Amino acid sequence: MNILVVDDNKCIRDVIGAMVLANDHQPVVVDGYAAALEKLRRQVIDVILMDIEMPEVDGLTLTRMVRKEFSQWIPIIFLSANDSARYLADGIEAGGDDYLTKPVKEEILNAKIKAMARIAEMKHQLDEANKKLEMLSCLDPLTNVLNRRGLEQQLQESWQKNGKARGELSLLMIDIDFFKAYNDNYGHPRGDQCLQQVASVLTGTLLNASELVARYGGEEFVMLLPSTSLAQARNRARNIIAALSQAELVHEYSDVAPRVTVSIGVSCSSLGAKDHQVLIEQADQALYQAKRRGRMQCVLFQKMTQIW
Ligand SMILES: Nc1nc2c(ncn2[C@@H]2O[C@H](COP(=O)(O)OP(=O)(O)OP(=O)(O)O)[C@@H](O)[C@H]2O)c(=O)[nH]1
Repeated sequence: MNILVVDDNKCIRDVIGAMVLANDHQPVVVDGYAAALEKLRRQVIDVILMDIEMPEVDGLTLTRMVRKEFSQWIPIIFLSANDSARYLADGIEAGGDDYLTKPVKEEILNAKIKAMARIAEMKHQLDEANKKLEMLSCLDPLTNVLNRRGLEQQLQESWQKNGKARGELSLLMIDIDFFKAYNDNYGHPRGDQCLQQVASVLTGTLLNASELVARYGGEEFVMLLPSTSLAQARNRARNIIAALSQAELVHEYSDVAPRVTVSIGVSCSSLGAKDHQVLIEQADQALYQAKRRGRMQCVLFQKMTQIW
């Protein structure tokens, strides 16, 4: 483990550093707050051993600075010659985790480092599990693409990024045609399979990691296309219709073709949407037009021009 030792006294730094090394850890020794913050920004530190009485910035203030700047929790053990209860309480209040009085006994120091490292590891595992849960809560379990919640988060992010970059963000609302008839005639399990196949065809048309597919609802998908103009989005919609045609997913009960087809509504930030919700609404309105005009086609918002 990398143990950061912060103490303005060279003698104490050397002694503590030697103890850390003797217990098979790597000491990272610094003389004050500036060097400590610099090390924390540049390398992985597992535990901090910190003097309280230091010139310029004392240990309590430095602890507050560390807790404010670094979101990941790193255990902090104070080392102080002062053994008053007030000092200990102030240290914990500032964000420290334990307190040792100097001179420090090597065995005790090593045991405290071990205990803190154990808690830090448990915290790390918990954070990882939470991240995984958060990711799962954004995925549609049937198709494995993002669900509506995941889309909402990504869309918000992309909208903000796009605004800053003054780029064009396009969105396709994609709906399977006559899916009720598919379900009614082939049964729900095959309907589920069809949704998975359509999701896979859609995902196969993505061009880079910034683009994404999400399941918006029942048989409705959204494709988010950052850095894509309206004209480019129209071509992407055409490609999707062609890709599905090539996939030849049989649908004998559709009125438009003997295979699974989709209708697509296209919107783009260049058409004046004031926020990401409006971008969705515009694509939805365009989709409605595509359905009304006979399905298996895409329609651009505003101009409502049939292009397929
Ligand atoms: N198998 C399956 N079916 C679903 C799921 N979610 C929604 N559906 C079905 O999707 C169908 C949607 O039907 P409609 O909204 O009438 O749409 P449609 O028949 O595709 O008609 P158009 O969109 O106008 O072409 C309904 O039969 C729903 O039961 C799902 O998770 N699995």
